[in-house]
Amino acid sequence: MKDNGSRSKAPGASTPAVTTGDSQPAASPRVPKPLVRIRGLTYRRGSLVVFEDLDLDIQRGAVTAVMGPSGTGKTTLLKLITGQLRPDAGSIEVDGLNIQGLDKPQLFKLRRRMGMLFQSNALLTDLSVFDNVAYPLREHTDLSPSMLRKVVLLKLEAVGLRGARDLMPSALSGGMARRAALARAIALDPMMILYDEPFTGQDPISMGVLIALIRHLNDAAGLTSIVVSHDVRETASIADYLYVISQGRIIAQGSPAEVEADDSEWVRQFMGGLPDGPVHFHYPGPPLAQDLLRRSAA
Ligand SMILES: Nc1ncnc2c1ncn2[C@@H]1O[C@H](COP(=O)(O)OP(=O)(O)OP(=O)(O)O)[C@@H](O)[C@H]1O
Repeated sequence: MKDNGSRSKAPGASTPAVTTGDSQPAASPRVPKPLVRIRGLTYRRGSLVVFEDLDLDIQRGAVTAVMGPSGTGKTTLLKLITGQLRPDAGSIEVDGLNIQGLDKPQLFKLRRRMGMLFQSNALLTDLSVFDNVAYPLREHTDLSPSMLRKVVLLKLEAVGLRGARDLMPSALSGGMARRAALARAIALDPMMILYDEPFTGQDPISMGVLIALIRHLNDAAGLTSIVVSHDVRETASIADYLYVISQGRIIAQGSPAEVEADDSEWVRQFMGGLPDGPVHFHYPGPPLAQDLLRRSAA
């Protein structure tokens, strides 16, 4: 996919800036330092180049959505930001720390400040909702039992599940389980929360609840949120800034309105969910008529 040279704006900048899809506008004193700053990121899986020379910023206090077709590297990006994977080239700074330079204890300390709601974030099935949320607090803090109880109840209140605290995970609906996992993800008061496909498998009502919750938690708790999702419209509705990535590069970025207005064919196909376009519905092959008129059996 060639770069479409889409219009873009420095995330968090107060006035639009015109750049190519590859480059970031020069730092301005009015733009606060991003919480996550990625420069020249290259990451390969064997012979597959997942990212090549990628620059990307996540602004503090914002909800940033990362979108793109399946297999384009969205989950990989989150794993690189959390230090679960190491880049082949380039730098990833989180809150001013270059994560490649951190030793394991430093990395674990930093990770405790990042809440993660990954698709596979299963609740511990033998523990009640309360104990699932209490788990990271028991592991990583010295809170007294009465203080711990208060913190857990406040986290559960924030996701609307205080009344469900004694239920076991098997008694929760899919949406409730996702919210309980979210309460656990915010138990340690992270500076940032990373959502990987948070709406997968949710009915429209649960999805609406989760969407509102992501925005509300971000603003009420002063978080920074990164949301990776295929649900273009819903995610765009709560995002301050969008990145659309494809084949290792950013092909569009900006506010939802700016990306919506991007008239490149690729972005139109992706944002509109069109079955055909630059990303083809048909696997490459000869024309249908030619295939049908062929005499051979195969
Ligand atoms: N453990 C692995 N070993 C080899 N290749 C991998 C591995 N994990 C991911 N990949 C490859 O890296 C690329 C990016 O994968 P990734 O899961 O980050 O994409 P994604 O955009 O999150 O996809 P989806 O939207 O379907 O979840 C894909 O081509 C995938 O096949």
